[in-house]
Amino acid sequence: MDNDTIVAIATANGIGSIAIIRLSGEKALSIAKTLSKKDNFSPRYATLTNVYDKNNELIDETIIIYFKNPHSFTGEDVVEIQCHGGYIVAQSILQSCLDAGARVANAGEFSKRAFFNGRIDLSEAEAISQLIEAKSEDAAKILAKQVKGSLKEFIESVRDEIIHILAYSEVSIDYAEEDLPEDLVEQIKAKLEALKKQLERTLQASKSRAGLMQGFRVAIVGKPNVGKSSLLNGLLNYNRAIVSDIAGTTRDTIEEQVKIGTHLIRIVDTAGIRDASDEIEKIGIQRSLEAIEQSDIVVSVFDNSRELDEEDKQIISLLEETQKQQIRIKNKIDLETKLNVAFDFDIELNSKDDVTPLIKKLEAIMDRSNSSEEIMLISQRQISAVEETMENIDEAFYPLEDQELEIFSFHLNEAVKAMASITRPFENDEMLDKMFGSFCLGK
Ligand SMILES: Nc1nc2c(c(=O)[nH]1)N(C=O)[C@@H](CNc1ccc(C(=O)N[C@@H](CCC(=O)O)C(=O)O)cc1)CN2
Ligand SMILES: Nc1nc2c(ncn2[C@@H]2O[C@H](COP(=O)(O)OP(=O)(O)OP(=O)(O)O)[C@@H](O)[C@H]2O)c(=O)[nH]1
Ligand SMILES: [K+]
Ligand SMILES: [Mg+2]
Repeated sequence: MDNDTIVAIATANGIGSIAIIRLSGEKALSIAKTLSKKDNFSPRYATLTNVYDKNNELIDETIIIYFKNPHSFTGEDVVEIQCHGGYIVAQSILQSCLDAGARVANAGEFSKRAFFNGRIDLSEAEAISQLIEAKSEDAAKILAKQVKGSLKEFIESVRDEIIHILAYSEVSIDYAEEDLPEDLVEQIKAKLEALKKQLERTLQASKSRAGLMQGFRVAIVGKPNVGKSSLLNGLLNYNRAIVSDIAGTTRDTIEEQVKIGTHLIRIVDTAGIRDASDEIEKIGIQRSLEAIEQSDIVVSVFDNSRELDEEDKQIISLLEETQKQQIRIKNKIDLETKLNVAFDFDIELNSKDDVTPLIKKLEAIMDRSNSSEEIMLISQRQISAVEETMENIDEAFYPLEDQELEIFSFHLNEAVKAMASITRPFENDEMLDKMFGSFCLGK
């Protein structure tokens, strides 16, 4: 790591009442002094002061807070300059910081420094990064706990348990001529089994809650003219998509974000699925199939005022193949019933009038996916690490049986390494660059 003093605008880009410029590194305090022409700043006091550019022109009246190392977010000297918001002032102050010797921070560089200075571990860093983009209140609650170390504690307890088991075997390798006693082998096996079960539970809970963390995707499908776009408009509460009595009105997929209950979800309205001869419509149908693939919840719509036909049947067989959560809707119930199907509908609607039943159902499905399991892995990186840990535990069983303790130790060591990579990896700069590189600027 270098000794540069880094600077970034930490607040969102756009019009807002205030903005924060954050500096970290050896020169942070001297830069604050230069910009403000003040002799000193008391650590952790908010100081109201003017800030000037290199030509001594007033930029803004600001509040500056100095955090003396190591008592700061990064562990280095940190200065925060709180100025008026908008596009110009914060940029001018940033430029003045550069003129005074700072350089622009890379994405995630503040968090990276906090990590290298031992202020946070990787699981906490990932939680900070995801908290900013949380897609539901439940997700935010889990992440807030992880920012304070809840995942770290779990990972470290698992790691310690493996190390404990490893110690038995290492002692035998180093000091004993004999094999491990049979009852000890059984005890170790039981412990490893229990660990595996616990990790498996964590993995399953994490995967089933992926929608909660990443935001649910909901696809609306059905044959042409059943009222899919009317449904989308109802969910959004404004006329986003064109609705008409012409079959094939929606040609492309339409994607919109909306808040339902405590969840921020993406809804995808698709072109009606049917056997199309029209080339453009064929592409639209392909997109509908993709939308189903990419969704967490599939809402299928059928027209109550028409008899079931071949196109409906095609859709039904398509839905039978998918493993996704589903909601089946009988639409246009204000019209005379002609639809005759074998399966039960989840909801009956008049999508032009009121889609509240669908909103309630979606909310129930999304809330349900928030299992009571406390521990949750929040990135593919963490999931892969746990999977690697489990594989190595698996591979440790046979050599343990056969009293090949060196091979047994090797696999448990690998398991410890994989586990540690979630919080504090032994090596691997490349992985760190990749991880912090995906952070927001200014984080
Ligand atoms: N203005 C501001 N708000 C912010 C942050 C920030 O960096 N600046 N944060 C950034 O993500 C979050 C808060 N997290 C923080 C964590 C530690 C320290 C810190 O300075 N810790 C020192 C001093 C502790 C103390 O004074 O009690 C330490 O732990 O030694 C600051 C912010 C959210 N709000
Ligand atoms: N009576 C009645 N008409 C409806 C209802 N929902 C939709 N419609 C009408 O059905 C027609 C088709 O609605 P759309 O929302 O465009 O249907 P769509 O499934 O998006 O159609 P495509 O995009 O062409 O596949 C329009 O004339 C709507 O006004 C309903 O609940 N009752
Ligand atoms: K239509
Ligand atoms: Mg449509």
